[in-house]
Amino acid sequence: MSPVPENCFVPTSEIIAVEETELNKKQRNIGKWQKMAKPHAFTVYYVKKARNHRWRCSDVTFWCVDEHLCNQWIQALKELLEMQKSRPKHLLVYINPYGGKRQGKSIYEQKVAPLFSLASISTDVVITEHANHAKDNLLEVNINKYDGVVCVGGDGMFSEVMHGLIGRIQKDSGIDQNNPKAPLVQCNIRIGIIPAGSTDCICYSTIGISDPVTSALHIIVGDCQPLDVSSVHHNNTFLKYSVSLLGYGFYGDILKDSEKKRWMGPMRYDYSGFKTFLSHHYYEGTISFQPAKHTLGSPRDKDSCRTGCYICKKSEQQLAEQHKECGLKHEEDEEEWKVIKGKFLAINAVNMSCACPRSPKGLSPAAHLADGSADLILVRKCSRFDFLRYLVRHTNQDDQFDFSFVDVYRVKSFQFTSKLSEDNESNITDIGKKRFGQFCRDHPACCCNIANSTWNCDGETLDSSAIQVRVHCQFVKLFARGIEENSKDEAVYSQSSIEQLL
Ligand SMILES: CCCCCCCCCCCCC/C=C/[C@@H](O)[C@H](COP(=O)(O)O)NC(=O)CCCCC
Ligand SMILES: Nc1ncnc2c1ncn2[C@@H]1O[C@H](COP(=O)(O)OP(=O)(O)O)[C@@H](O)[C@H]1O
Ligand SMILES: [Ca+2]
Repeated sequence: MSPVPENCFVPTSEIIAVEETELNKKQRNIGKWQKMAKPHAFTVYYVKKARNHRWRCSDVTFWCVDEHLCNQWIQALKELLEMQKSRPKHLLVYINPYGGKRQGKSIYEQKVAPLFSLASISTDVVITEHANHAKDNLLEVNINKYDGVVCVGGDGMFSEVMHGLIGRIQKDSGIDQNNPKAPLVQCNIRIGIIPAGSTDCICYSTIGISDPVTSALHIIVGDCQPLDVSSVHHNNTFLKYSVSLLGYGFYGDILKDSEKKRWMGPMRYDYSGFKTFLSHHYYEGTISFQPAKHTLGSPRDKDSCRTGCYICKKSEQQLAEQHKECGLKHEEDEEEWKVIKGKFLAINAVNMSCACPRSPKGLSPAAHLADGSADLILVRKCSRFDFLRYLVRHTNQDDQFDFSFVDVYRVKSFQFTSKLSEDNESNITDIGKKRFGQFCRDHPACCCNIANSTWNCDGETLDSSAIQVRVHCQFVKLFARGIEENSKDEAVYSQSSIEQLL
């Protein structure tokens, strides 16, 4: 048995497939194999880790003269693969053909489907025909026959699939999602994201790159990354779940404007971003929150959440203990609320860093994927120039929280009410306020906007500006492993490497 000359160490957990190789005449007539009557061979397809968290499918072919020995190797390696119990065998795939640059279908067919087939994963594929197609379909399909659900699209498409799955599970368990304090049932079926959208922040923040082949390989090897999910309510009405950004003011206004420019594709965000930046609107309101005392980290930490994160593991243990001790009891009501009134350019609540190609470190670089908390970032009224300085820091190494007009808190729940809705509630008959609600009567030239902004919830707008939000620790699971530290160097060492077998 003779491997290719170059050394190659591969953990069995990162072998994609093993196949007998048919050698053609040309191959048989090279090198020393020329002298052998009939060489036999098998090929091992494996994950090759490249720079910047990019994964590729590579292969190595092993040749041998003894057919029996060759078959034994194939058999042994296939048995090892069978032992990888976390790998999916049957997947349900939803493709949004209109997401991002409208390449979802070709990305799936050309880059992902061949890999799934190589890894013997069978699929049922649905190409969506309208918004909410995937969500509605998930409410009726037999999900038990699948080992996971894959969405091909952007954050909006992921959000749709997640809502379908969570909604389905709550419905099957008789849980009323409209009750903000309802003990929700966790979603254990994993979701895979093949990035083909405009921002792809959820994929980027959980894998470290927005790349369809890398994501497909994380699905094939059966990775599992829990994610915190925020539930958003208006009084006793359920509005949405959020995993990445819940943003009011700047990001809400960008989204609202950009929806009208969908034809521009991902560029719509640059156009609307620039426009919204120039408009420089701020919004008055009251934000109340409960600090996340259970989690070990802080939003100003220098270290980021990485694969096997200690802080997320601690939260997982706490969650398990909570479930053991008091079932699904809630202690949140008794804990202190901090109240902040003010004029804000942006209010951003993020359950993860929200890193994406536009901002590789994200809105909150030290936020954790699965610690049961969100980072609440309050950007108060400031000059346009200061706001620009703040934005630019999302793209370089400088600390974006080191400004007098920016505050950041790690929270487990929060509420927001705009001044406009407070005023309307307290004085509903004040006709003047209602009639001139769109303008600032005192300062016509200033940028204050008495109208409400909208919430941007993972790329979907919310109808209500007054919301109540609660973070649910590790509520859904992804086919991901978090961002690997120095992934390229670490990849080569493992107890269970093929090299040991050879
Ligand atoms: C002078 C240069 C300043 C650049 C600042 C850039 C900061 C970018 C931070 C982006 C955070 C993104 C958070 C994620 C939001 C997505 O959920 C949402 C929907 O995504 P998709 O469905 O894939 O379209 N995307 C947005 O809301 C767009 C934000 C655009 C920011 C310019
Ligand atoms: N076939 C379809 N036609 C129109 N909209 C769709 C379709 N399938 C999904 N959608 C909706 O498109 C929205 C945006 O999708 P997404 O894949 O996130 O693209 P983008 O990143 O460009 O916003 C999602 O909210 C989803 O509900
Ligand atoms: Ca979190």
